[in-house]
Amino acid sequence: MDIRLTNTKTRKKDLFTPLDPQNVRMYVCGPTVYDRAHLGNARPVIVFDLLFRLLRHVYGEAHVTYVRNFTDVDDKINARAAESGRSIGEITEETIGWYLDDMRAVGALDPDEMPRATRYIGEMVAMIEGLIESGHAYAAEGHVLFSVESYERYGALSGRSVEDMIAGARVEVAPYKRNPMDFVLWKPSSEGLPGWDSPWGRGRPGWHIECSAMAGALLGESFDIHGGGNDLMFPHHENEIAQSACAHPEGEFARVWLHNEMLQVEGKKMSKSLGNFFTVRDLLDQGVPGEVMRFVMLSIHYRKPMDWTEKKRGEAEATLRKWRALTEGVAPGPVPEAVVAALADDLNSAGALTELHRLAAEGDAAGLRAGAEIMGLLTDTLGDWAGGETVDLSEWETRLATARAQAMESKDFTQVDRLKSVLMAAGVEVRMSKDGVTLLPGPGFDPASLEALG
Ligand SMILES: Nc1ncnc2c1ncn2[C@@H]1O[C@H](COP(=O)(O)OP(=O)(O)OP(=O)(O)O)[C@@H](O)[C@H]1O
Ligand SMILES: [Zn+2]
Repeated sequence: MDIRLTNTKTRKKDLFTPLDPQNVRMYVCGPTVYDRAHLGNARPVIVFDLLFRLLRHVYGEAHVTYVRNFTDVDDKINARAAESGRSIGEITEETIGWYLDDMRAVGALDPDEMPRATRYIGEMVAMIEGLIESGHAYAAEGHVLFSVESYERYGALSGRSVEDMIAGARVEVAPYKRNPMDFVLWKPSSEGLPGWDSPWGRGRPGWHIECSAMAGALLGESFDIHGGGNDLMFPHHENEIAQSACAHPEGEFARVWLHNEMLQVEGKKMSKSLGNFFTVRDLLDQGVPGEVMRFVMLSIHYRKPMDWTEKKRGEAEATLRKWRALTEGVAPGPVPEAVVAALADDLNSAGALTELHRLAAEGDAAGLRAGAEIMGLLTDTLGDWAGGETVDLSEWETRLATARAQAMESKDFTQVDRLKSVLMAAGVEVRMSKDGVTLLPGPGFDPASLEALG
């Protein structure tokens, strides 16, 4: 099965050919851990989990290595610790636990490696020393800065000139910088802030070098895929490339760059700084199953901006209820080719869901189950969400079938019509054929109202 992916670096949908099909390697930028993940943060997790599942399907589970880091040293974490009076370790530990719980709740498999930046300080220091030696970085006033002029291809990923980037970004001007675009590899830590001894005094790493060092340590100088949200393209990913390319001139760093578009709220990126966010945990607490969040995310292509709406939630929930009812107790068959083909076409998850709808309409429960599972839907780990709310419709089926049999005799269909309208009002799809009566939870199915009717 050929996989095609839109590579930000080439701006084309390219055929994906791994460096080593025995070990396909992917790195995705993970969270800075000081707060609950908002729904926007779940988007890259779900998108790259889908790619992880597709790669495992195509190359074999043992032949894919997925690394997603935790940034556990950052000024935002320090600020949170200072304002809450809690220790940094306590905050990062707690946030990592929340993150894993919430991402598992939306059906994401754990990556193979989840490195924490603070455990790779040695690798970062070594990389920075090498960059200074080769003339790509310089130390000044306890800081070490990367010299963007030393790397000719700086800006190539986002296709912008250094001038454009300066104009578009909030560049911190500092007396110790030779060029305002130069960025920090290492900075001094004052008393009370996390710090490590280094050739430049006690300090801590800049954010960008963390990913370069962890990706290099775990995946090597050249690997296959690097992912993240498109908000990270500049400066974070440009800087990762500059550092890694200069530190390892023989390597390619990441060959394919994938960027997911943003989850938006009224046209703006959902973000902590804008305050226009709700967390995955908020939704879970409101009774929105993680699987429903996942379904909504997958209903839009990852390169398109999207919104979370109540309407999408309702439709996703109704579809999943229907599919869960259809596939209950059914073992998955072979994964339908059409589903894999849609996913292999630049992760066309919306197309894959259309295929699942088709399988459901055809009554191919084993195919539906297998196709859904490769997308991380209808899996057993996500199975309890319908929990207390599932209603056994078989009793209603019997009642309706009995009423119909009597009506055939008496030619009085009042009771049948009454039952039908009650069921339809509760959002149940009623199918009556000569072979019998089938009831399925339809869009807007409300089990509570049905129960109330007894
Ligand atoms: N609204 C969003 N939609 C999709 N992805 C997002 C959104 N906001 C952040 N991300 C992604 O979430 C991941 C974690 O990023 P990070 O922890 O830096 O969040 P963040 O950017 O600090 O969030 P915020 O912008 O709200 O402060 C990154 O891959 C980032 O691209
Ligand atoms: Zn990164």
